[in-house]
Amino acid sequence: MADSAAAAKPTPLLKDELDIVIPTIRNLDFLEMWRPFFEPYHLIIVQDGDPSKTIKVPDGFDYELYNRNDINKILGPKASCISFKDSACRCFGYMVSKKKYIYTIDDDCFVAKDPSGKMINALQQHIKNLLCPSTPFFFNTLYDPYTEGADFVRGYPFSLREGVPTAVSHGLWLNIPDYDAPTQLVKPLERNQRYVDAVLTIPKGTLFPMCGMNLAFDRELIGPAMYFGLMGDGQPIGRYDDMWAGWCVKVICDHLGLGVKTGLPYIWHSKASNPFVNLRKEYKGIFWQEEIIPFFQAATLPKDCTTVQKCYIELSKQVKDKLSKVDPYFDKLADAMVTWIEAWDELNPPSGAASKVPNGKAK
Ligand SMILES: O=c1ccn([C@@H]2O[C@H](COP(=O)(O)OP(=O)(O)O[C@H]3OC[C@H](O)[C@H](O)[C@H]3O)[C@@H](O)[C@H]2O)c(=O)[nH]1
Ligand SMILES: [Mn+2]
Repeated sequence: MADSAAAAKPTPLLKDELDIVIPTIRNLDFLEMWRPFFEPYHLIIVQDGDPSKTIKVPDGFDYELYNRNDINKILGPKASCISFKDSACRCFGYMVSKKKYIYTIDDDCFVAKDPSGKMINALQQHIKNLLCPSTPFFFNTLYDPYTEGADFVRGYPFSLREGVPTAVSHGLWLNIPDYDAPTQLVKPLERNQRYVDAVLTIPKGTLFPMCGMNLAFDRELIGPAMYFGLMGDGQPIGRYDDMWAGWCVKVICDHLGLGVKTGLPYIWHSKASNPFVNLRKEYKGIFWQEEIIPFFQAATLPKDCTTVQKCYIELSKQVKDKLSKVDPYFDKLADAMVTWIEAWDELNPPSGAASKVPNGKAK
C-alpha cells in the first residue's frame, strides 16, 4: 500500500535544482505553514545580526545556515560586500547555492489563499513562471500567453511568439503591501486585498521596483547581477537592497534578451515594519532615486558585454562615473559591485555546472 501511495505522489518540480534562501533574525516557525510546499526543497538560511544567537529551524527541513562568522570565514576580506543588519544579506545565499534556481522569501511571509479559498503554492507558481518564456518585446493584452486558457492575441507577431528565457519571477503580497515609509505613515491601516489573477512580462526598456520578499530567479541566467548592495550597518541607506538589484537586473536582462515577470504568486505578508525606523533607513534613497532611476533608464551596455559578469562590471564603472557625484556612497557601492563579482566567480568557478555540485551541510 505504502509503495503505491509514494508512487502516486509526484516529485515536486525542480526538487533538486532549486534552493530556498531566507534572510532572518528570528526563529523560523513560519516554515510550519509552508511545510507542504517547502519541505522537499533545500533551504539556505542567512542569519543576520548577532551570530551567537541560535536560530531555531523546525524539524524535517534540509538546510544549511550561515551567520556573519561563516560569511567572514568563507569570503575573507570580500565579506565587506555583504550587508550586515539588513535583509540585503540574503544575496550571500544566492552566491553559495549550487543550484540553477533560487526562491527567496521573508520570514514574515505566509501562505496566502486565492479567491476560491485554496492555499497558494507560491513556489510552484514561480517555477511555472520561470519555466515558461517571457515576451518583453511586444505586449500581449491577454497577459501571459503561455498560461492555461490564454494565448497570443490577434496582431501579435508570430515571429515573436517563441518568447525569450525567463530570468526573474517577481511575486506579490496580500495584506501588508510593500510600501515605502512615507506611504506607510499616511496609510497605516491600508491592506492589499486585491487578488489580480495575472502574470505580466515587464516590457523591455521599463524598470520596476523589485521587492525581495517573494522572488524567484534563474541563477544561471542572472545570478551574478542579483547583488543586494551595501545596506544597513555602517551604510547611509537601507531598504533599497532589492530595488538596487532590480534596476541592475532589468538593465542586464534587457541587454541580454532575458525576461522578467511580475504578478502571481501572492504570499500573505503579515508584519508591517516600523514606518519611523523605515523612514530613517530609506529617506536618502527617496531623494537619490530621482537621480538613480534616470541613470538606469539611460544606461546602455556595449555589445561585447556578453555575460552577466561583464555587464555587471561595466555597470559598476558607470555607477562610479555617473552616480558618485550624487553621493560618495556610490563610489563605495561601485567597488562593492566588483568585489561581489570577484567573490561570485571565486565560489562559482565557470567550469563547474552550477546545479551538479552538492550543497553545503546543515550546521
Ligand atoms: O536587519 C535585518 C532585518 C530583517 N531581516 C530579515 O529580512 C526580512 C525582511 O524583514 P522585515 O519583514 O522585518 O522587513 P520588511 O519591511 O517587511 O521588509 C521589506 O523591506 C525591506 C526588504 O526589502 C525586504 O525584502 C522587504 O520585504 C525578514 O526575513 C527578516 O528576518 C534581516 O535579515 N536583517
Ligand atoms: Mn516583512
